[in-house]
Amino acid sequence: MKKRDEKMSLTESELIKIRRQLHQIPEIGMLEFETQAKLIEIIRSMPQTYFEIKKWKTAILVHVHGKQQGYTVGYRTDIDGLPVEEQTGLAYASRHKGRMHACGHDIHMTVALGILSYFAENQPQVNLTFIFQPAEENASGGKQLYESGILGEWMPDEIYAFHDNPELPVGSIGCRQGTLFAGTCEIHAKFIGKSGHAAFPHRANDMVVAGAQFVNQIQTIVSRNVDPIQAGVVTLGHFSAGTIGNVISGKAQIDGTIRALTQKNNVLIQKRVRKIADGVAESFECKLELDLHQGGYYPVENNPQTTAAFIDYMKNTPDVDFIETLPAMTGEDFGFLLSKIPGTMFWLGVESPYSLHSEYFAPKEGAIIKGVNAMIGFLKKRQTVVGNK
Ligand SMILES: CC(=O)N[C@@H](CCC[C@H](N)C(=O)O)C(=O)O
Repeated sequence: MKKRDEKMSLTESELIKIRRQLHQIPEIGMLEFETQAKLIEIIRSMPQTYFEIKKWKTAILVHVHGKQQGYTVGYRTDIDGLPVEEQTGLAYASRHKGRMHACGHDIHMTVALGILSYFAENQPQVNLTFIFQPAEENASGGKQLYESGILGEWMPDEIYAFHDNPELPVGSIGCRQGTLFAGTCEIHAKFIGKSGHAAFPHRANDMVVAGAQFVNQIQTIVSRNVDPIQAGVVTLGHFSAGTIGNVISGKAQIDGTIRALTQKNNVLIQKRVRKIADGVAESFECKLELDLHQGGYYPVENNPQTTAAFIDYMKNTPDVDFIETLPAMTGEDFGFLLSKIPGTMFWLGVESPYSLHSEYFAPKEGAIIKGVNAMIGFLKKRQTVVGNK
């Protein structure tokens, strides 16, 4: 790696070593205890002249005191893994059975540590708050952390975060004005009828048939209710009912997710899902337990000012390959933080033939140093602007 004029504590090879250590210990959201301990160990190994640390549940906050007070720039990484059994065959594959960093949060954490290590050595102009946030995948960790009040005096005035992107070239930065990611909402539907013998359907209340109606009718929402110029997704990824062919099932459990690029459309789709589920329950004379859970997964809406500054920097920096991207139907609870604090989310290209959440997902590690350098450069430039406000 090229030597900088200023001091930089973590080198590219150290960062890759850290990423591999984090990759081996993926944990489900709100249970990231080993990850938190590892992160604390690495953060404590940096010079602590300028920063303070706070813990909240499995989260870590690091506040770097700037040369001048009065403005704080935030940087957020998520730290949780997924319930996926890794199949990459990598020497440093997950040591936690049935758990994997299949969404690349190990890369996110490592880039955050790289940026922090630089500002631990080189005091920033304005304050920086680094947020190592739990449960991006499952429990709106960002929303929970924000609502806990733990940020207190360290509350950022503006905030940045990225997600890795296997479809973009390694180290490239993708971003756009407006909506980057969809708002999501989890669907959990349980239809409860009456089980019975396959030969006597009239004495039972078959929930395979009721559930199948729900699955089919749901398909009309995007085609019939959402404005075709806009976009929406309703995916039901899980349907379980029954045990064997000659027993009528008295229960069907169906789970899925809603995706829309505006909150208005997300709410519209939620209303239609509820109406259809109620209608199926009514017509099949069965019970329905329906949970539509959005949590903090609002659309990720980039702020016009911070995003203009971000895109301008990335476009005009020779070392950065900047790509203007389209919105994506992935979700992120950073959408919640962006609904409270102006800021920008972007993609970091990690070039992998396998998608996010795949058991074969293997991001290219060359992206780490590119992400670290791009963000250090941007934050240094940004501080000269916001420091003069
Ligand atoms: C980046 C990414 O893959 N995020 C997840 C967020 C999940 C939100 C929530 N649990 C849901 O399923 O609605 C995604 O699946 O897009």
